[in-house]
Amino acid sequence: MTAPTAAGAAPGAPTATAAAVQVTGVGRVFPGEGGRSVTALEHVDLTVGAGEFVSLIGPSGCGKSTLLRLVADLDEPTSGSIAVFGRPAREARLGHDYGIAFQQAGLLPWRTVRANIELPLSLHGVGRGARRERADEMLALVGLTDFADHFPDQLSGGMQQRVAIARALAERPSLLLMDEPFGALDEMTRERLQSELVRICAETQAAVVFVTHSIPEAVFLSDRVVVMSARPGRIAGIVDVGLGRSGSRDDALREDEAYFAAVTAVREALHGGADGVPSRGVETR
Ligand SMILES: Nc1ncnc2c1ncn2[C@@H]1O[C@H](COP(=O)(O)OP(=O)(O)OP(=O)(O)O)[C@@H](O)[C@H]1O
Repeated sequence: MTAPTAAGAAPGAPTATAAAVQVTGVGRVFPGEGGRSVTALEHVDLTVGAGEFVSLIGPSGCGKSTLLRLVADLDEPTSGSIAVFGRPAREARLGHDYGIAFQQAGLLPWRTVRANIELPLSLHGVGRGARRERADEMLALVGLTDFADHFPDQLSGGMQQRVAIARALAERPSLLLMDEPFGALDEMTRERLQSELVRICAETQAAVVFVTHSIPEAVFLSDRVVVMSARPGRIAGIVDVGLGRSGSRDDALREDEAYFAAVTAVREALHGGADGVPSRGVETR
């Protein structure tokens, strides 16, 4: 899928001027046992610009996944509204404006790795040759060329997650929604995929909303890091990472003083100060 353009856009189609994601006054209350409800999100306002990389970080249970699911139209807010490229989340989902890679890889067990990656392309009428070519590129990108004809249950959890990432990226979506996609990977693979992700995003101009528990990961990847507070989830602060466009970043950045300074800024925003006590569910290494 290409970046949205205003020229010749069909009515209701995404426009170049609209933010990738606009969250306005969103709340989500889940009904709980014995009539006790759970307020997962409260008064959340967030704008993600076209092409911007934004991470969500915060203590376990603060509503990061809930917010991502609302943007993906996998759930509905109790209050407020969500627009994706200027149109309601439902329309954006039906218009395939975004790719998703969530914690559970969500692969179809009866399809091979290659067929899983090709699935969104075939659903959108991409021809066989072009599908194959793109799947080959994606397989190489995630280091699974030799596993193209395997089935998901023949792969490790980390490998399955890499297939899910390849599938989400196959269409070069204008928006990627990612919920801890690298959480199950070993550190070396994780860093390699982080670098690949920033490169791909620069290449495709995709905006990304990325949920993670890792402060360094959030800093390496993001233009801005959104820090959420413990339940009910609210935005406690937003750190402008200030390390240049995320697409121009490479591994040398991980040794850079500006990078360490940004990691410290996010850590302090998470703890509401420099007391250095990690919140539950947040990795500081
Ligand atoms: N379908 C649901 N029904 C009831 N409660 C829910 C549901 N989904 C989420 N919650 C509750 O909403 C709160 C936020 O959950 P969510 O999964 O969004 O948090 P999170 O920040 O992504 O957590 P983690 O970092 O542990 O993955 C939690 O208290 C959770 O129990």
